[in-house]
Amino acid sequence: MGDPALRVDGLTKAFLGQTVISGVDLRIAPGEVHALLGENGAGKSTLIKILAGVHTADGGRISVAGRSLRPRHRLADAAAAGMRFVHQDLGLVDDLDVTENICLTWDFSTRGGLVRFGATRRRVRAVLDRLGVGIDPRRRVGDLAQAEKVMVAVARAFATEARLIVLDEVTASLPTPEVARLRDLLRQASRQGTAFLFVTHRLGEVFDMADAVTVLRDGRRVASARSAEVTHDQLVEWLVGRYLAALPARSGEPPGSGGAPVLRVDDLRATAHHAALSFTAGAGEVVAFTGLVGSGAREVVRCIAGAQRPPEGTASLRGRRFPLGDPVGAAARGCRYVAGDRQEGIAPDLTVRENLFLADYCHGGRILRPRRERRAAADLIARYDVRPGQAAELPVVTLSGGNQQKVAIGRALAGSPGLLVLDDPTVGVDIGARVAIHRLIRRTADAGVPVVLASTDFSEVVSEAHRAVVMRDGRVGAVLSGADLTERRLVSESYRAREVT
Ligand SMILES: Nc1ncnc2c1ncn2[C@@H]1O[C@H](COP(=O)(O)OP(=O)(O)OP(=O)(O)O)[C@@H](O)[C@H]1O
Repeated sequence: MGDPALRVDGLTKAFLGQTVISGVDLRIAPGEVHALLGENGAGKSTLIKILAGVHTADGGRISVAGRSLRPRHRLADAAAAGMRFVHQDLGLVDDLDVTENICLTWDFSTRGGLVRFGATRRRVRAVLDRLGVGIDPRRRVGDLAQAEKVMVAVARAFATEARLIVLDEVTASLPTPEVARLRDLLRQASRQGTAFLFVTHRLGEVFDMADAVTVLRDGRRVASARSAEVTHDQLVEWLVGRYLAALPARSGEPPGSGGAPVLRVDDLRATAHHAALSFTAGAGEVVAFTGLVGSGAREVVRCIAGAQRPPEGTASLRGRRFPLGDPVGAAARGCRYVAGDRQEGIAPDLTVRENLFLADYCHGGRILRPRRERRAAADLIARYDVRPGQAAELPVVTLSGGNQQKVAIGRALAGSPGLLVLDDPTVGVDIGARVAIHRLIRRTADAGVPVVLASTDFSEVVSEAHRAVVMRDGRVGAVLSGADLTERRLVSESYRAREVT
C-alpha cells in the first residue's frame, strides 16, 4: 500500500500552559473519508488549525502523501503538500458566480494576459461533472441553496489537485437529505483518490458518510476504527467516556392538549417571498418548523422572536396581543430566544458570567449581588456542562464553539419564560449537551410553556416536537404529528417541493 494521504504522529499543543492536544496520532488512506468526532472543546478545531498552519504544534510530526511538513509550517506549506480546508463559513463570495468563486483559488484560463471566460467556464464545468454536481457554473453563489454552496466549496478544493480536503463542521446546519447529496459528492471525489477528514457532531454521518472514524477526548485520541466495525453505543462511550442514556421517547400529547391555544399567530408572512401562514401552540406544546435550507422555516421563528420584521401578521399570547418582529416587545411578554447564529446570541468580548446575565430577566427581576451572581453563574456552568468548568471569568470568545452555544442556551432558559423560541439550538453542540438541552426544553414545555422551534435536524424534530410544520419555498408543505411524524416523512415532505417546482 502507498503512503497515507495524512499521517500525524504524537501531535501536542498547549495554550497558556494548558494542554489541549496530547500525543495525537492519525492515519488517513488515499481516497478515505474519515470522520473526526469529539465533545465540545475536545481539540478538533485546534488539530485542524495545526494542520492548516494557523497554530504551531509544540511537538509531533505531520506528513501528507509521504512528504513531511517542516515544523512551524505555514498555510502555504499545507497547500503545497495538497491539503485544502473548507471552514464552516465556506469562504465563498455571494456576488460572484460559481466559476469565479472556483477560480479565486484556481487559475483562470488566459491568453495574452486576458481571461478566457468561455474556456474557464468549460474547465469549471468539467470539474463539476467529474464530481457529479449538476450546478450551472454561471449561477450566482448567493442564489444557491446552502447544500449547493457546500458543494461549490468542496469542488473548489477538489479542483486544485487536493490530496486531503478537511471539512470543519460544514454539515452542521444541513438537513438530512442535503447531507445525502454531499455524501454522494464525497464518494465521487474519493473514488478519484482524494481523501477527506470531516468534523461532525452527528453520529449518523459516521455510518452514512465515513469509511473510518477517530474520536478525541480532552485532547487525546481515544480510538480510531472502521465505521463498519463500530456501533452507535460504542461511539458514544468513546466520546463521553461513559454510557449516556438517550432521553426516553416523548409522550405523544403535550400537557395542555385539549385546552385553548396559548400562542396564536395569524396570517404571518415572514418575508415578501413567504405565503401567509397561521398556527397555534398550546400549553407545553413544541411546534417545530423544518425543511430544507432556504425553505423559509427559520424566518418564521425569527419573526416571532423579533429577530426580523415580517411584512404582515398578528399574534397573541395568552389572549393578549403579542408583537411580531419586535425583540424588545417580545421579551417584555416573556419570550426567550436562542438565535441560530451564534454571533447573534453572545457578546464575544464579555465574560461567560456577563453573558449569562446580560438580560435582566435572568435575574428574575431581582438585583443580584456580585457574590450571588458568581454562584448563579457557577450553577449554570455546571448544569450545562460548559467547559472549562472554571470558565465564569473568561471572555466567551476563548471557549470552543459548542461551549459558546451552551452559554447562549443557558441565558435563554434561566428565569421562567412565557414562550420559548429556538433556532437550531443544538447545531455544533456535542451529544452530552444535546441531551441536556433537550431535557431542558422538555422541562420548560412540561411547565406549560409553548415552544416554537426551527430545526434542520430531522431526528431532533421527531424526538422533541409534538407537531412539525414542513416548509417548502416559503409556504407550509405539510403538518405532521403523532405516528406520521417520522424522519422518513420529513425527508419526503421536504423534497416534494423540489419535485413539484
Ligand atoms: N486561541 C486559544 N487560546 C486559548 N485556548 C484556546 C484557544 N483555542 C482553543 N482553545 C481551547 O482549546 C480547547 C480545545 O478547543 P477546540 O476549539 O479545538 O475544541 P473543539 O473540539 O473544536 O470544540 P467544538 O466542538 O466546540 O468546536 C478548548 O478548551 C478551548 O477553550
